[in-house]
Amino acid sequence: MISLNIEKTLGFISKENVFAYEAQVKAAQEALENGTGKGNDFLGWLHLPSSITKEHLADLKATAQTLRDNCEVVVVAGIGGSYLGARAVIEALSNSFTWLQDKKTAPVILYAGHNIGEDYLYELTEYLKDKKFGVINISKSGTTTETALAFRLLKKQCEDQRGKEMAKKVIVAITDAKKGAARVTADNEGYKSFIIPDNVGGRFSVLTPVGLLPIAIAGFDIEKLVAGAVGMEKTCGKDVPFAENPAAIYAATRNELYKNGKKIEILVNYNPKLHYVSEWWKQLYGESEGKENKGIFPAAVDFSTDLHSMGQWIQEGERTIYETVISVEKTQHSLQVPSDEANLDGLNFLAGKHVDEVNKMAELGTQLAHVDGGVPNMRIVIPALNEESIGGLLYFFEIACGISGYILGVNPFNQPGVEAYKKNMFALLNKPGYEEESKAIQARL
Ligand SMILES: O=P(O)(O)OC[C@H]1O[C@H](O)[C@H](O)[C@@H](O)[C@@H]1O
Repeated sequence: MISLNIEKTLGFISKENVFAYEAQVKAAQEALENGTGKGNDFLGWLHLPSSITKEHLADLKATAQTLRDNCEVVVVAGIGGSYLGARAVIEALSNSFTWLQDKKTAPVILYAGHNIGEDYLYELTEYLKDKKFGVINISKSGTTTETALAFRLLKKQCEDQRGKEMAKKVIVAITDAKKGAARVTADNEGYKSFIIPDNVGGRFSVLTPVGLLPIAIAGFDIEKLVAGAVGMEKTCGKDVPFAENPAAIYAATRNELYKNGKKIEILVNYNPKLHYVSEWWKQLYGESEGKENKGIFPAAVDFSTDLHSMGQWIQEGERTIYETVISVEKTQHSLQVPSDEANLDGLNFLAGKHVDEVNKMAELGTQLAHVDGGVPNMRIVIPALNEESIGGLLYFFEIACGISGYILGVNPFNQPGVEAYKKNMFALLNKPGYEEESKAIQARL
């Protein structure tokens, strides 16, 4: 369960005006349910959690086991929605130093295909030279350049190092049922493959094999993750009254803040393990709402780290921001501040306190300071960093995003703007079929 508190936005906007969105929220929920809104061919995520079968999870777990049995390292090749969800969950649930531990209980998960860094790819392939590694090639379109390029390198290396037969066992494809180069390669090579449903867009695909397979390989309980999302599907269902539906309130509040000049939402965490949840959230909201020259700009900070860098701007910069804080109620481990006889650092007033008590006071103190500085604050509380909470949080953000996008009046399920850079890049690289564009772009240089 998660809870949402908007009290600290109410000095800036009124509760009355937030609740005035009730009818718009209802209309958005109905458009989502009935498939009558913009982008209605991409609503497969809406009831995805409750439609996941035991058989599907068993199939994923069996494949995960094959990779766990045969690999020290698994490289997840994907970009955007084809990697951020897996990384968000894995980093939220993993020990922060897992790759440095000698005794590993699961393969180390590494990522590729999310950049075109020559040094990054060189160093990755160097590291993998003496490793038993596997690859998950994830791409909905099956044609994304970044991912395809990394996969070309990794496939060859895996086959060279481990032989064709073993490579076939430890390379898995997650892609479209029929279209795209990744599908053709998987079918030709005989890789185990999973399908990304047509009606689930990349940024909403974390609960498909795109997220579930890497998460299972990393050793986390995908049944509990899905159960958390199923719970949230109910909590945020269309028939839950507006005042009790956290997704409805979140969507309404952010739209009201936006209307009042708050153009930037900063997602705040107080736990470094949530960094990639923020990255996932940025794609979800950025690609869904940033179009037709409108949309809140989704930004993120990790506190208290960034209080020592971005804290100044947030406290006293242009007043066009608001914050949404993700607060984790309970830590997984316990660590108390020791007492020190000399007390040279003057920290004995903290002796005996749990580190998290200090963190929570940093959180509270920051919230009050930022509100005083003119920054409306929302607070989302999750019980702990475990599968259930994270599964719930991800679905909460998805459903709220669908509602929020419809309130804004855009199609939250397309991303036409992403194509512009690709077209130029292909023209500059003289990709066959881009002859006209190549000529035109050369003339501009
Ligand atoms: O899964 P893929 O087809 O490779 O796409 C990966 C990502 O890149 C695209 O350009 C889109 O902007 C994203 O929405 C998508 O998640």
